[in-house]
Amino acid sequence: YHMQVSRQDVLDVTMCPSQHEMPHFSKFSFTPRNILLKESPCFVLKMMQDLGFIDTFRIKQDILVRFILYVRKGYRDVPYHNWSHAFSVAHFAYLALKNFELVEKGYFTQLEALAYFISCLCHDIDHRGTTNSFQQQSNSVLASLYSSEGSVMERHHLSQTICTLNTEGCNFLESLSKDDYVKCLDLIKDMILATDLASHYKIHSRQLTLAQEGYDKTQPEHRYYLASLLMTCADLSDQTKDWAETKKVAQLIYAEFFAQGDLEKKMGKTPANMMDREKASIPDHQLEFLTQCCICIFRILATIFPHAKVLVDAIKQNILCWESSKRIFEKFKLEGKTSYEVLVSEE
Ligand SMILES: Cc1nc2ccc(C(=O)NCC(C)C)cc2n2c(-c3cc(OC(C)(C)C)ccc3Cl)nnc12
Ligand SMILES: [Mg+2]
Ligand SMILES: [Zn+2]
Repeated sequence: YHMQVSRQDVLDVTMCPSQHEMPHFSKFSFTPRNILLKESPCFVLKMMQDLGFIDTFRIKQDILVRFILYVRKGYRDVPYHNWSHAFSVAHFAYLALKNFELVEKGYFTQLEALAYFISCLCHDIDHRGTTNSFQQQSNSVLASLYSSEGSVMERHHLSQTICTLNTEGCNFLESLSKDDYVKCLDLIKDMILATDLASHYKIHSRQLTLAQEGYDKTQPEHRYYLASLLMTCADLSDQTKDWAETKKVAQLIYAEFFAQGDLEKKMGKTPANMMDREKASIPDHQLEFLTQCCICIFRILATIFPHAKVLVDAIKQNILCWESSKRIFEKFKLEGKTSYEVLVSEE
């Protein structure tokens, strides 16, 4: 359901601190989740201006602002997969474009850069806080729509993105040439579908070999895998920030996972351990996720972009913090506390 975005809403978006007052805004250590939510649409606009998209594609500001506000409205109030996740993922895209000089060095064309930034902003639109497998289990409407092709949620996020573009007064891409418009939507499709965990595992080994063989910008296959890798890195970028941030994000993720587990119990189903607030061991599960999934992805990124080494180091630091916090979790477990209670109480 789309409440109208008022003219005043569109005008309000032009007020937020300039980046000059926030010198570390374009550093990897910056934590976008600390930006005031009411100022976030304005920061999206500023990032797009700074990346040169407005000038290169002659984007009309009021149409772009309306699009951003509708995208924000398209996100639900769930613990993790909400607008602040979308904003932080888009901020990482901004950091990658600037710090790796993706366009300047020919890894991305300006159009691919625009598609990357917009895909990050829109990649989880209308997420319900439940996983793809939950869609199948619960025979949700989305499963009936998309389960034959897989990536159920991601296909829905893509469809919501297109619908938002087609909403009256929101299609800021209309100023693109016909070819660029078609190409941009094609890129957005590939990029949003790349954020499905399942499809990530399918292409992970291929990404590893091509990074080791030497990334070749002239090969379309290489460009596709780099775009997928950059989407996954952006989606996981919370894990490259400091420990305080990582702990806060874990609380949000498990609030969402356990809410799904509670729902599955009500449906008479047995949730996976990591979805069960009584059984989950958060430090162990996070260590597994960081060491088996997260750090591997950022290591591939660092083979292509040496600057990304700081991101791998940040994840290593968080792994150490989860290791040392394990003892605290074990101690409280003996006193009958669940690991979620420890996570949210631990200061
Ligand atoms: C801190 C952190 N822990 C996680 C622990 C487990 C899982 C998980 O999905 N386990 C599989 C089960 C559910 C079938 C994901 C986690 N996770 C993600 C994440 C990444 C995603 O997809 C990409 C980006 C492609 C990996 C998609 C969705 C999510 Cl929530 N983001 N942060 C996290
Ligand atoms: Mg997603
Ligand atoms: Zn996401």
